[in-house]
Amino acid sequence: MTKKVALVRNIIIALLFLEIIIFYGLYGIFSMINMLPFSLYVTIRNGILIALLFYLGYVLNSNAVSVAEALNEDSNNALIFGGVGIIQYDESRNITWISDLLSAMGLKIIGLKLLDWQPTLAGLFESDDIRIIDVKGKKFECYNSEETRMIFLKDITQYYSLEQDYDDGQICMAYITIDNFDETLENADESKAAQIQSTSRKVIVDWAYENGMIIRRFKSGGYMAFFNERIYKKLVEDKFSILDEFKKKSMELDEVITLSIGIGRGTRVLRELEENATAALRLTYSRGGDQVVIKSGKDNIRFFGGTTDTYEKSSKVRARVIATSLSGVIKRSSNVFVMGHKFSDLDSLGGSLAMARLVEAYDKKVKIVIDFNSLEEKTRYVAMKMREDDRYEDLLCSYNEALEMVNKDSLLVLVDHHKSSLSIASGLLDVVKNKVVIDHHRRGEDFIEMPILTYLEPSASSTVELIVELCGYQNVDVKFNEMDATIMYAGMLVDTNYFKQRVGVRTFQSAARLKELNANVVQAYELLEDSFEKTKEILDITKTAVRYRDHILIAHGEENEEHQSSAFAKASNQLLSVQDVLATFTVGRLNKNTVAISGRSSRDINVQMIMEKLGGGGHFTMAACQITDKSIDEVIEMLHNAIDAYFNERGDV
Ligand SMILES: Nc1ncnc2c1ncn2[C@@H]1O[C@H](COP(=O)(O)O[C@H]2[C@@H](O)[C@H](n3cnc4c(N)ncnc43)O[C@@H]2COP(=O)(O)O)[C@@H](O)[C@H]1O
Ligand SMILES: [Mn+2]
Repeated sequence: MTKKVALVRNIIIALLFLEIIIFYGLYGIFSMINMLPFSLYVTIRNGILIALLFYLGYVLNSNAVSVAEALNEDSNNALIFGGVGIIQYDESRNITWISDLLSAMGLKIIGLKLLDWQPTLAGLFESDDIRIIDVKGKKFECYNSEETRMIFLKDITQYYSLEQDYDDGQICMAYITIDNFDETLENADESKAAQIQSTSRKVIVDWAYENGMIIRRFKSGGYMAFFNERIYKKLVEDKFSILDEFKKKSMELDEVITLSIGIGRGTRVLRELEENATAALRLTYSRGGDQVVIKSGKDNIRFFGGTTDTYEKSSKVRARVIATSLSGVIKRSSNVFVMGHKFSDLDSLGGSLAMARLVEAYDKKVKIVIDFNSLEEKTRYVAMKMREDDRYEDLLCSYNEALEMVNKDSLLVLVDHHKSSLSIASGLLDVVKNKVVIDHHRRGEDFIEMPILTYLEPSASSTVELIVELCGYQNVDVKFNEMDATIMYAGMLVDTNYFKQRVGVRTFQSAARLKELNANVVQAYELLEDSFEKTKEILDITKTAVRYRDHILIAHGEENEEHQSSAFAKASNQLLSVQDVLATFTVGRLNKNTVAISGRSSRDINVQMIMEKLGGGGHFTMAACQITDKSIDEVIEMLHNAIDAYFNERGDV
């Protein structure tokens, strides 16, 4: 019974009572003896009416009877034939009646609470129109009529399994390539090379056959595979254990080869499938390989693996090719702007300086775009020194000054980042058509639009390392003064945590080159020294460190204290030298609205993947994120969840 009907009923009952009272009142007050029969008559009549009204309410309330009665045999048969069941419930959502279709299935649910029987139906009382539930192995689509307190259930078992079959039959495509394959073969003798080729091929092909895929080799160390969604789901369930299996075999061979797999799915257009697989494979490479990337549509990307850091490639061919293309691009440009990332650190500034000197070697006008309000503390000190020094006169410029110098042939070189949101002046990206990206970060989902040249080398320690190497492949002499070389050296120190992390042969080759160019190493270390106050600030943070899981330390700043992000980076760096610790995280407030996390790790834990779960990024062993409008405690909670999710995905609970 609706509330309105109940209200009307109650008013009528009240009026009927009032009438009885009035009659007895007249009889009592005026002692009108002849009013007695009338009063008795009104009492009996109104008593009957009130009883009738209560009964009507009961009937309306328990319209179970009326539904059951309303359904004659024909309509009941029609409902059964159409696979439609009905459940009726009362005000407290207790099941009061079920239709024949459901009774025939042997359901004994009358008297049960609807949501105890099927908790997922709760959605029907919130915002959902339709819910699909399982009842005794059948699938039912449910619709709720709250007005009549009835749930209508439509048997969609057949349709559902057809739909499932259709979805499971959709085609997926994968490119599977072996990282570091050619370089490994080049350095192996004939018999070892044969062993590497046959073992790697066997692992991949066996895996494909075991999973029912079609596989074909299309180049040395490169395969193409086709399979359906059913197989894809199995591979996801198995978390692509092929990555670990392959690594195990590679270790037995005493080699460092891993797999990169790009999967395209989610479309019936074969060309799009191939495009998705290609884009996914490219993303795998730029994130350092040893992982599976799945691209299902425009935005839908999933990652698996990535549990080893990028191996340094022994071939420098790519660097030479990029160096040549870069010189061509510079020569064709009228003038060049070099721009690092917001809150520039010494790698960003050092990399910008290196690139500016490379451009000058081609007698082209060059400017480093800088924002003095967006510099890390040490970098700010260095930038101020540069501003006062004649050798840097005319080299630095602001965003507004740059805008005045832009023309159609200008070139913009982005260093140490590839996301427009991280650029010192993202507005410049809109006005300069020709862009080059030189970065050592793993590629994230965001990437600036259509650069004419991209050099993304996640295996490099720093941007400085990359550009020093590129300078070595130019046909012209790139000149650096002592201060340039010292700033660049300091940039390498920052990004390698003083040559403790992410270092390879090429890192030391670039560092040695800077020494040849008269980098003042002692001064570079001094540039990074902290004041006593700063040291205490970082110590205050590190002393809050607590263990999380077995080998992780988490430290944090105070809620009411703001710090620079480098303070969190330094705290995490320091904690990483604690025995048995494989990863460290420092959480603290950057400003009123933003809490940041700096993560550091040895090669065993991928902090980039953990930070990506919180909207950040970085590298395997060095990553960070920024979260707005949360307290430090809330962010620590989010960090715990992200770490747990990372280990769950690795199957390491
Ligand atoms: N939101 C993000 N998305 C993607 N990637 C991100 C995001 N936020 C940060 N990152 C990248 O993560 C790594 C680690 O960043 P970090 O802040 O923990 O460390 C950088 C600097 O804060 C730190 N640093 C700067 N100056 C000093 C110094 N004087 N001493 C010690 N440490 C310092 O060094 C890190 C420099 O990293 P770089 O930008 O790669 O050169 C980082 O890659 C972020 O880009
Ligand atoms: Mn860097």
